[in-house]
Amino acid sequence: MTSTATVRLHAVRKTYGTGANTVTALGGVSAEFTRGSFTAVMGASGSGKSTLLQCAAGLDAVDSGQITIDGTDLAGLSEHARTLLRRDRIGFVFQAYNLVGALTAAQNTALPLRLARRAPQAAAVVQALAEVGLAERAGHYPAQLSGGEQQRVAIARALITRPAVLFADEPTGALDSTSSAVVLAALRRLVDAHLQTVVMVTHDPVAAAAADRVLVLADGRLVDEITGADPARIAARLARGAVAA
Ligand SMILES: Nc1ncnc2c1ncn2[C@@H]1O[C@H](COP(=O)(O)OP(=O)(O)OP(=O)(O)O)[C@@H](O)[C@H]1O
Repeated sequence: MTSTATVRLHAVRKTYGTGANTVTALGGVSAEFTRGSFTAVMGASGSGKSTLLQCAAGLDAVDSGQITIDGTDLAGLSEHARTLLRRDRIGFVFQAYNLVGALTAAQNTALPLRLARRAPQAAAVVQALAEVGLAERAGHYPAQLSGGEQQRVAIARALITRPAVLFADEPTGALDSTSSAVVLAALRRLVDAHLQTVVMVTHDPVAAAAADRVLVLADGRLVDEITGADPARIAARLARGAVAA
């Protein structure tokens, strides 16, 4: 395998618990995520999707195998260096937007820079909000924004450090189909216009169809890879996998 990928996993194993209670969440997963690619990760509940994201983001230690972000091997880093890499090179969005209610969209977006003790440039904050189509909402508070708008602020907040990769764990899970479509379009645009690398866990074949390819996990292993797919085909392939598993 070459190491030109933004994110590379090689033979990653992750177990939880000990003895008879051991659960193999990832049973030897290898995958590459190249710059400017949009990958959806799907699979049944408990198949290891969130674990894959947490490990790839360095939030959870692996038992064995290798993870590199932008060519840097996570295992070779001190705890402090890993924290800095997570802060500066990795963006994360979750199903819950986790915005601070007392702060405006702009202030929420700037938060990671403030936490890193870097002075947020107003232009950079507006730029991040503009990339998700919310420049004119910079002064609004979360309570004044729809769910889809709040999630797009969360994406802008994840982008403010210009991360190498944006991990999204069910970013549309709490949204109706209209808001989901807007959030997915924003992610798609980040990939197409800014070559952002995006890895998104989702249960929704419609959301997965916004990606360039779909990786399917079953029992902690990659069992399928679908490209250029429409939602119906993704759903059919998933159903077939579930029957086969
Ligand atoms: N902290 C933990 N301690 C013990 N077992 C865990 C822990 N986190 C995850 N697991 C187990 O690891 C396996 C994979 O979990 P994971 O959350 O990655 O699955 P998932 O595909 O994201 O599921 P879902 O779609 O339900 O969110 C599951 O069997 C789960 O019970």
